[in-house]
Order: sequence, then C-alpha cells, then structure tokens
Amino acid sequence: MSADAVFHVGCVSYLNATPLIAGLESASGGRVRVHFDVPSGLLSGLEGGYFDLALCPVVDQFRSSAGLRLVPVGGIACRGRTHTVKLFTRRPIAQCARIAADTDSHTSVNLLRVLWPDRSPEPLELVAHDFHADPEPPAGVDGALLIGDKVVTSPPSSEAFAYTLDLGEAWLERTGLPFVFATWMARPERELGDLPDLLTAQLDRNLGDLERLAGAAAEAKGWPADLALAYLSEILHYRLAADDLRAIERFREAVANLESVRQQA
Ligand SMILES: C=C(O[C@@H]1C=C(C(=O)O)C=C[C@H]1O)C(=O)O
Repeated sequence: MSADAVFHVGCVSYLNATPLIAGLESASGGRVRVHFDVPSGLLSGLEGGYFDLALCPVVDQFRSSAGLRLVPVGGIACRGRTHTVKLFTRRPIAQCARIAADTDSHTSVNLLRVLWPDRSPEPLELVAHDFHADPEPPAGVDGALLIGDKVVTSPPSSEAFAYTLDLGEAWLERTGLPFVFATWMARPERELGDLPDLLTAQLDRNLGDLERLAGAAAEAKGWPADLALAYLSEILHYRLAADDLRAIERFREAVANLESVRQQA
C-alpha cells in the first residue's frame, strides 16, 4: 500500500459517534475520507469493498458471510442506561406484543429480541418502521423501539407512549455487563496500514476535548448541550475493555440461541 493511499471509513451519523470520528479527516492530512450513514446502512459498504473500515452494528459481525473482523480501536458502548436505545410502549411491556422496530438499527433490534422473554409473556412481533420518513409509530403497534438522536429530538408522544425501557439498563440487569452496540470492523483481507493508529490517536485527543466537541455536535444535531456532554462523557464509553469484549461474546451467544430456537420452531 502506498503511503498516500486514501482510506474510506464508514461511520454512524449520530451524535454518539463524535468522539470516534471528529477531526479524523483533517488530522490525517486528507488520507482518510469519512462517509456517514445510519448504522444499518454501513454493512453493505463494507461487504461491497467500498469502505476499508466501518463502525458497524456489532451484530453485523456475527451474521455477515464476509468474515468481518473486529478492529479493536474503539466502539459505542454503555454500562447501564444509554438514553438513546429505548422502547416506548402504550401499556406496561408485559401487556405488549407488536413493536415497531427502527430500520436504522441492527444491534438494538436483536437486543430487544434477547431481552423480550424477561419482560413479556407474549411472543414478540416486530414491524419494521422508518422513523425518518414518519416519526410517529404506525397504527396498531403496542410500542416502538428507537435508536440514536431521534430519541432525544423527536421521540414518540409521551402521552400515547407513557412507558419506557432503556435497553442498556435492561441488559445490565440481566447480565451485570456493559453492552457494545457498534465497533470498528473490516474485511479480513483488507490492509489497514496505520489507520488503526490514526483512530486511536484521534479518540484520545477527542476524549480530552469533549466539552467543546459535545457543544458543537449538540448544536448540529439539535440536542441540549448539557445532555450531549453527559451522554458522550458519562453515559457512553468508547474504549473497549475486557468486560466489553466479554459482553460482545455473551450477546453473540444470546443471538445464536434465538436463531436456533427459531430454526427448531
Ligand atoms: C447507543 C446507540 O448505539 C447504536 C445502535 C446501533 C444498532 O442498534 O444497530 C448501532 C450503532 C450505534 O449507533 C444509539 O444509536 O442510540
């Protein structure tokens, strides 16, 4: 690979990716181009070879036939509440079955499937819904799972959907573990050169400059500035430690169990 090769990096377009990505293009001297999309939109760019690296939903790594590898230089994780991965329901969850599932998500939809039997005796029925096209959940659903900025900027009406469950909190309650929603991934054969080092250095810089970054990102995405700062500095974390990697494995097993139950049915 030549020293001046350009890397194409796919990244989540929400405020939560700010510490992982802000300033990377300019710090790289133009050797990195960043392309933003909703989480569920990133996998095809990686599988198709257009991206060298992408911040994909963690469940994509379990399911992709491309044999994607985790590149352990950061991810989007929580220990307990997320504030932005939320189930909103009309009634107590134990009385719900039909849930509108945000088409931006791959991981959280599967997290809901894993957690559901703890919460409701009814079989879960998911209805895919694009909340960008229509912020209101479709008629006839008992609830809606939303992820990302829209949970803060355009949530479902709290009168109609008075009950909420934060899936990060529910996972911690079930497992005692943090939860990892997305990590950097690459195709197994793709040569990444110094890209992982560039990402590590940028994350380190950004975590030291969060107040300024959170303020700018809050303004761009329509968040209250104080909430954006708490979200990026206390609610989420970005450096993956041993228990985060254990949590990925625990989630991998839980998703595999769901698939095998489905096959037996
Ligand atoms: C915490 C979040 O994590 C996200 C949830 C994802 C998913 O459900 O597939 C993927 C990437 C992350 O952006 C969030 O977006 O609210």
